[in-house]
Amino acid sequence: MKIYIRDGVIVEKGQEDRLVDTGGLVALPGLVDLHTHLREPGREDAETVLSGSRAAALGGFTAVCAMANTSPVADTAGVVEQVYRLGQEAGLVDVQPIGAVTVGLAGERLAELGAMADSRARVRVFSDDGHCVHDPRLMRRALEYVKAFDGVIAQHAEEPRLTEGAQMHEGTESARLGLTGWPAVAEESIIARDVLLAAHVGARLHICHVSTAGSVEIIRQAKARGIRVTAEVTPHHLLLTHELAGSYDPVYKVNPPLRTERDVNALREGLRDGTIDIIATDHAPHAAEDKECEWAYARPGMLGLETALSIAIHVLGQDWELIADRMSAAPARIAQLANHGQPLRPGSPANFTLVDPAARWTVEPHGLASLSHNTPYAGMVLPGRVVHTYLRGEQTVADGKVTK
Ligand SMILES: NC(=O)N[C@@H](CC(=O)O)C(=O)O
Ligand SMILES: [Zn+2]
Ligand SMILES: [Zn+2]
Repeated sequence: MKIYIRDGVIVEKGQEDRLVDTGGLVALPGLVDLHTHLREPGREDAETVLSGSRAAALGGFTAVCAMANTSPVADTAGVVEQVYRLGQEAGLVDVQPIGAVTVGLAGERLAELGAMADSRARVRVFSDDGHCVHDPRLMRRALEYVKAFDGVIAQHAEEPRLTEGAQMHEGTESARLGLTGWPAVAEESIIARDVLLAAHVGARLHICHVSTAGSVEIIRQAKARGIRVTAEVTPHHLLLTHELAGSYDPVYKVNPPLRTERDVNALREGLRDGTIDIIATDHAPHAAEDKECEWAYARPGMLGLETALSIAIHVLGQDWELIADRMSAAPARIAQLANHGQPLRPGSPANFTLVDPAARWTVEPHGLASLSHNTPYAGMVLPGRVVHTYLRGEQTVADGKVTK
């Protein structure tokens, strides 16, 4: 297949100023991540906008949405504009800042949602991710506020009173290991409440990192009733299970926690039937001092950008149409990123990635572009490799190497 490009846009044959021959590679629209932690400002030792952009481009992404739990928190126009500008300067993927729902993620007062929406960063997705917006009145107000510009609240669904001191999934393994459990109902009760609030307000709700079979069922029913809810699942919740905590290796500590095989199967089924709209990485880099310590003290979270596509291929098979929808078109739609997630045809921005489906590679934590090394896939041999990535016709990855 040949892709004809002019001024960063895909054009008809004969109108191009450059030509990309895909050879034997699979061409996918540039992947879009709705849930990325870049750690800048504040923890540039763990990740920066530039290092995270490199990891994203290498993973086949052309756009990532940067979560607001930075330091300072992205709860003002000033901070989201700074993150946006750093992304443009890095020039490897479009970095779309997510704004905080509440000031300082403290869950007490609404942040300046309108000012962030009107800023140069044009924020449309708001989230207190890392924390749940657990006050129902505040959640209602936030939904009402973003409805005006068809924005969306992305909820980290975790009833805090049910997860105090929680270390892992509450079940057979937590009982065996003697660790405090994070019960499925802590997630499900918030999702159930929030789909009802979204229905009441008539606003858009997005559920971050869905991890349980019960959550899938609630979202399925809400969608059947016409409620405007979308949902994401992470690569790790599609593959890994709670027994891994038995190793006491904090690389497997994550929020929400790894669940059971039954949950994994329900998440896969939900992703296939569209109950779960997208795969989002929840790329959560952590410095060695915060991760290579005792389980109870380790921060939750794992890397995801450079391995997401391979895990998707591993879990879903080479179903390119499904992968393009769940990892590009649908997340771009949810985030209102009009220049991403478009099919590769004349008129679309030339944002795409070329993948060698036959290649296999071994995950090397220190071989990744991220400044942190907390990948749960170390030593695993994964299918599918990103060879080239293009952002608006400019090559960001060439022969598996980032160009900047
Ligand atoms: N997923 C995690 O375990 N951690 C995330 C926060 C979050 O996504 O809740 C982080 O910022 O490190
Ligand atoms: Zn979260
Ligand atoms: Zn997150």
